[in-house]
Amino acid sequence: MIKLDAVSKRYPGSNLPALDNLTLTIPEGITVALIGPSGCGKTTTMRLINRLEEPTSGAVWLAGDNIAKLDPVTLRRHIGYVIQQVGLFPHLSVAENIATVPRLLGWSSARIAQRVGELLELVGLDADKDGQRYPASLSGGQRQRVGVARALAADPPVLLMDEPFGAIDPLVRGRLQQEIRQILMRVKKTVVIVTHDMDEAIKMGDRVAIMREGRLCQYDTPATVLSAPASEFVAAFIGNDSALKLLALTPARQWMQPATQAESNTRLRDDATLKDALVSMLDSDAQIVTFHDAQGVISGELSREQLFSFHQRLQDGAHALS
Ligand SMILES: Nc1ncnc2c1ncn2[C@@H]1O[C@H](COP(=O)(O)OP(=O)(O)OP(=O)(O)O)[C@@H](O)[C@H]1O
Repeated sequence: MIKLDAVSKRYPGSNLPALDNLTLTIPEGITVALIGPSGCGKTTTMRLINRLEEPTSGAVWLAGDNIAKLDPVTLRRHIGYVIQQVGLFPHLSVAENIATVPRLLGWSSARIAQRVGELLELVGLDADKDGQRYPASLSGGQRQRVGVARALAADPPVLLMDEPFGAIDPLVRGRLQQEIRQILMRVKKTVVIVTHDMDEAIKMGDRVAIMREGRLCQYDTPATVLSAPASEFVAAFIGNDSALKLLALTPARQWMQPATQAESNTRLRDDATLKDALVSMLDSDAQIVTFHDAQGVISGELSREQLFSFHQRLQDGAHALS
């Protein structure tokens, strides 16, 4: 667990505090997305957790320890850090980049080689071929995968990600976010991710922390933030398509009904979201979408009417679909 306890941060020469009495508790094993307008203190919050900055007042706790009492270098070895421009060493191969921290920790070559292989596979790269490549020959998305693998190398309990997808082509970004999210859920790390993008925050975060001028405006699950924004500011920040965003967060499996007909023209896997269902119904002008499992067995259906009624309820703010 990470706890920021009444933390304020004032940079020398600045009139306003970057953080103003911020208290935030991040339970173990979840991902929290920090979001808010430029200058609201997201990066400062993150840099306080790995002691790249020190609080002016208040304290940061990590697994029950006040981090001010820990050696910063040892602390950082327990915290993986992924940044926008990745910061891979250009003269080292992908495998050598990933091996940086294990090498510093004095692991044996055999253990390092095994770990590098596991991590390349985990992030969807080829252990033999891609391990030997150099950063300059990789795409932005591949570089970011290597950045994540490197941050996870020594299996740190905490991962900090500062706008990790900011430099990625928008076409690649959606898939990469989804894949990294799956990986983070699998490895069960405590993750703090800074982003400017509300879609990214709700896709990646188990909880979303919305900040403004160094303070916390709301700290909730994505579904609650979308369905019950705590203030006008949060509502404005989310934008006017919160109902659609909520549909995108909601698994169809949760709402589908027993199938009344053997088949419809519109079929989807039952791990689709309600937004997928809506899009495919509108695309094919269908009244019903049928869901099937991985084996192709029909598992349920949703009618256009049912879907629109959920959508309406969300738009009215009557319900969170969680
Ligand atoms: N090293 C520094 N010296 C002085 N002021 C700083 C320093 N770093 C940040 N600040 C100021 O502190 C405030 C918070 O900055 P921070 O980078 O934490 O915000 P942010 O929400 O991450 O912004 P962005 O989204 O633009 O990256 C801003 O007003 C910024 O100008």
